Amino acid sequence: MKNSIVLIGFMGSGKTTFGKILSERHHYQFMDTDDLIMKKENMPITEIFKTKGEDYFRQLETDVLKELTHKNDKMILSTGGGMILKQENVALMKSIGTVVYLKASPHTLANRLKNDTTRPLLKGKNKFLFIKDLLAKRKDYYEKGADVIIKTDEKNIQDILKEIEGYL
Ligand SMILES: Nc1ncnc2c1ncn2[C@@H]1O[C@H](COP(=O)(O)OP(=O)(O)O)[C@@H](O)[C@H]1O
Ligand SMILES: O=C(O)C1=C[C@@H](OP(=O)(O)O)[C@@H](O)[C@H](O)C1
Ligand SMILES: [Mg+2]
Repeated sequence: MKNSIVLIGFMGSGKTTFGKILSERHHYQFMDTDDLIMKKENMPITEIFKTKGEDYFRQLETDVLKELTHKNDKMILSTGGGMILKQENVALMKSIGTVVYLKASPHTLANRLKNDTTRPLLKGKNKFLFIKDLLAKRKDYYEKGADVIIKTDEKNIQDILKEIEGYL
């Protein structure tokens, strides 16, 4: 029996990248909550934050997650980095599949996101310090929300893929 996987983790942990690769490789449906939100609102995430605010975005996250719980197909679901902040979302994610936390250090994350302009929370900040602070605040949410934790620092992409595949 195929198992759905829900990827959680901080911005830059690889949720979208690995979700796409795995779904293609294993013929699973691929869903990304940020993509679903952008389609719903017909604008990029940065624009939603700017014009409607973060609270509005967080409500959309819960809305799209609820809609996904009604799907019967097995899927790989990549979530936004803040999805774990609401207990309600964690329960919804667990009802969809095995929740896999892609863990990475602030140093690794800042390096991966050094040229990124698509994450509104990082805009105009010292990326390393901001990530270090926000990750410290969110650490327990990720660890408590996860069924499985996969460390991604100093591992190559193929090894990370293999580890996630162990839970399909
Ligand atoms: N394990 C990894 N090794 C190298 N680069 C990575 C890794 N995971 C993610 N990246 C890179 O980091 C950036 C952000 O990845 P992304 O999948 O969008 O993260 P998320 O969806 O978790 O925010 C992308 O450029 C991606 O190629
Ligand atoms: O961590 C967060 O609060 C966010 C993470 C982003 O998704 P990624 O984790 O895919 O970058 C996106 O949902 C939004 O910019 C907010
Ligand atoms: Mg993503």
